[in-house]
Amino acid sequence: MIDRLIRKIQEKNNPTVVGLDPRLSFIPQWIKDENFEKYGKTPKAVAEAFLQFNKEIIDHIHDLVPAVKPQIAMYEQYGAEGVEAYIKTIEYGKKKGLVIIGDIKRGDIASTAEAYSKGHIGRVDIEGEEFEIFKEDSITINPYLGYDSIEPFLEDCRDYDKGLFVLVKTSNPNSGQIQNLSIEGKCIYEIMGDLVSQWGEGLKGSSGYSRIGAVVGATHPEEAAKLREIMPHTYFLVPGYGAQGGNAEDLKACFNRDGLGAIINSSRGIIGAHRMVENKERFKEKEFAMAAREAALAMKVDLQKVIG
Ligand SMILES: O=c1ccn([C@@H]2O[C@H](COP(=O)(O)O)[C@@H](O)[C@H]2O)c(=O)[nH]1
Repeated sequence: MIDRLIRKIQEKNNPTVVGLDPRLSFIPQWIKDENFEKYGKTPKAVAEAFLQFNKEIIDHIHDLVPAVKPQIAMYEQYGAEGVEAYIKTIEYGKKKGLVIIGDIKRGDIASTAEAYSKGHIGRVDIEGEEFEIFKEDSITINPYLGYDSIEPFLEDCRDYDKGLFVLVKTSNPNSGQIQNLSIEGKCIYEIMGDLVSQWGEGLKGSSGYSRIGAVVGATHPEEAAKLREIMPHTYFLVPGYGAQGGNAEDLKACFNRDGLGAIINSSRGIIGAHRMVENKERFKEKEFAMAAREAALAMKVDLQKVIG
């Protein structure tokens, strides 16, 4: 998976992942009206509207970016129909050649982690018949239960050539409350960086990067620089650019000298571009996906400043 992601990044000359975090307030009125008319003001209508919205965004960005990152929470809140829209979004993105990073942030004891892993990146077995359920290429996981909670995911990564991005230093303002606590001279995020690096050691692709990546927030460039040193063979998934205030300068530390090593996420900054004050006059509601394309292009140009 990691080699395929890198190949796509190089093909598109763009280390961007577009976050598919739809919210009702982002959905143009005509899409909402169409679906409310068919299904009433119900979770089914919202799920269908999300899918329609995502498909149009994907149609407008798939030639520009290597990957999309659907955020499962946005879909799950609408129950079974929301989850169905999440799965159908993944299927559509794959059909368009995109790498799918499912932002699911799972973490539990081993026996439960095994079920999460089988459902998302492995296979479920029904009396001898195997099924692939969610079909992401890679997922995010929360490592703070320790190695036994990670092991089932590592096995499926090995068996099915999938990937993980493990939370190491998150982008939120209070991430330091726990992640920057120091133990015997090392911060928790550094200790976690070491562990993730070790867990990924046996799972390197031909690129030399491991299938086991790390989530490192764009909003904490000093910590990112330390982690880059600790984890030279680990790919970073970097949220926090754009809507959370991270900028191109902050991202420098996330990349290796080879210009690889990081894929930068923007969700609201791209899929919500049509709602930005400066764009409201320039794009009609019908043109929301064109606004997203323009934002993705601007991000690509911005990132070139960092990786050259
Ligand atoms: O540390 C983290 C880990 C995950 N996220 C997720 O990334 C996107 C960010 O969305 P923006 O609209 O670009 O801010 C969202 O899905 C978060 O849950 C993160 O922000 N920070």
